[in-house]
Amino acid sequence: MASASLALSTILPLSSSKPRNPRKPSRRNPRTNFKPKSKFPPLPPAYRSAGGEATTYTRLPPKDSAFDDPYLEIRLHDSPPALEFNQGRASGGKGSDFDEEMPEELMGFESDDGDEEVILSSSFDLESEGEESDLPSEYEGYEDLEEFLEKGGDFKEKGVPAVMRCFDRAKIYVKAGDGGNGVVAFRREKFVPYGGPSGGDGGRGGNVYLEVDGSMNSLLPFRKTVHFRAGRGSHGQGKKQAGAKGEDVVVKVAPGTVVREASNGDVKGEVLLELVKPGQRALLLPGGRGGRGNASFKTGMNKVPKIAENGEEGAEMWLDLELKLVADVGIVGAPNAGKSTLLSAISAAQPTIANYPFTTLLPNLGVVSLDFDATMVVADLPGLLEGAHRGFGLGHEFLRHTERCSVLIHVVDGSGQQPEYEFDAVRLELELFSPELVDKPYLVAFNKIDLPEAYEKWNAFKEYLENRGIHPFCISAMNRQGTHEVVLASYELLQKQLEARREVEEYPDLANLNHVADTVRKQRSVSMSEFEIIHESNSNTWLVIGAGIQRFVQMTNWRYSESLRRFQHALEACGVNKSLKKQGVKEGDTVIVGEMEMVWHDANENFGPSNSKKQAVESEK
Ligand SMILES: Nc1nc2c(ncn2[C@@H]2O[C@H](COP(=O)(O)OP(=O)(O)OP(=O)(O)O)[C@@H](O)[C@H]2O)c(=O)[nH]1
Ligand SMILES: [Mg+2]
Repeated sequence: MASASLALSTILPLSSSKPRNPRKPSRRNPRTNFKPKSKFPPLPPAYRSAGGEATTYTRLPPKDSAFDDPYLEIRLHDSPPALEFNQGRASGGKGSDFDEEMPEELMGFESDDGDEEVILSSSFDLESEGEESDLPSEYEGYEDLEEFLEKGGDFKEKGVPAVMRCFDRAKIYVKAGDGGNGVVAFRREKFVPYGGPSGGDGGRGGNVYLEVDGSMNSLLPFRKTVHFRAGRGSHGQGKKQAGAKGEDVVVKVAPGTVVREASNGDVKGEVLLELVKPGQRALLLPGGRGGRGNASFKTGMNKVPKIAENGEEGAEMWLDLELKLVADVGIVGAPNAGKSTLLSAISAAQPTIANYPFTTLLPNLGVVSLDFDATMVVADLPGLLEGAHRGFGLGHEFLRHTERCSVLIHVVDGSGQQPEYEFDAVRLELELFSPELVDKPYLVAFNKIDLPEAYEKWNAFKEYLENRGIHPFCISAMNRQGTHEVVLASYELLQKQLEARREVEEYPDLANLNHVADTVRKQRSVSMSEFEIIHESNSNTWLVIGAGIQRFVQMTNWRYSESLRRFQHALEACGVNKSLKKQGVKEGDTVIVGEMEMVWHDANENFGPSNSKKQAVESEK
């Protein structure tokens, strides 16, 4: 005997139950280029280089103070002047013929004040005493950049060209298709009286798949398309015809894509999948189940059911995609060191090579063949500046591509001012990015040995490294001198690494690619009797939270009067009414289940006297 009932008052979508938009951009991003006021005089002629001459853009501290503590901030005030390009023009350094050499991507960087400007170096003085701070207005109130960073200063990701930002990261929205609705229909045929219920079930919603497309090498396509929705199932029809299945959606990603749940604020989401091999396909979200038509509700007790279900809503989520290139060997080094030249010398790849820093904005891949069956994939990465971990230059975000590399080739510009310091600064940046990177086997290639200024520095450099147990190679990438030795040595290192990895099985295959879909299914099949009740005493509202019961509400088609009865029955059967009464629900209180808002009525006169009201009052006391 029912002693209480919930009367339907309104059906409203609850704004509070809607997930927050996870795309809301995080305001805290420490990878920004500061815009220093140009207080340096133009570069002396010694720094202006042309043709094949090399330039060092790494600003280095006095040796002793800087490297005692690897995390010590590198002081920049002893540095030579900054290179600053204003409106595509070099205000120091290279002279006006620079604009002709600038690639399109470098033009038109957005700067904080909207001018077109790119800052290629970070040489502003944070330490200058007695001088006014050079920090831009956003950083007012902070002593210096360091304090600003510590207090979680607010950076905008500017200065990094969009193409670079979008190349290896993307945020996408995926939604599985909703199931089609079931229908109420009855068979009407001549000579067949009382034909019985014949409403068909709705079709299943389309699934969302992720598939590795071997021909893709970046996540750039996601710049244009962010939302991926699978089709909804068709509704059922009369004559017991079930609806058609919704169309699946297949999201193609590049090999090496790591899929995470979208980040929540600063916290990175959990890694869901690592998609490495071309052709791999993962079922990410299963489509919603089709609603049942009235034919499915026929029972011995109810032979003419006038009830049908809505289709189940398809699951939805935001994903963070991150591309980590799948290369065996990564070439790292300061800007303009000759990394791309080396790649072009050892492989058939044709990366852009030019005598200015940051020619390479996106990593290039090349295949190096030593023999018929001995090949390795080599990645040439953008140049790395000291201070990159704070966003100087292009930042060091792209270094994640080296995480999957087994071996690194560190190219040092031999014609630079201080190759040893350049070497140390880049190593430090690698370490700051990830200590694991520093542990990777690497070899050092001292480049541009064909230039006299490099040749002069070779012996000192060699000695400096040999004292630390490193045996550098000297090469001229441009003339292909010594490059073969570098290839052979890196191949040897690679083989050793691969063997070691085979033993340890460092990268276990994520065997079940469909585990996300399995989890979604599991969550959805939760029993209706697993729920939680939350009481908001100030508004006399009771929230009933439980995946099973919320799904039941969502699939209930309130157009049919029998639905309400079935729902009341379900609430009683799974113990919601009982728990509510136990917790002291009162006449007129609001009860919310999923998107349904109802008013509680203590007793129904038709069902005879009830003591529930008394109980409620007592419990309130
Ligand atoms: N003389 C000489 N010049 C070289 C050599 N290797 C590279 N260069 C020159 O150095 C300049 C920079 O070469 P890139 O290969 O673009 O340097 P990179 O390290 O890829 O530079 P970014 O991509 O900007 O970081 C170009 O003008 C090359 O011609 C070399 O062995 N000898
Ligand atoms: Mg390059």
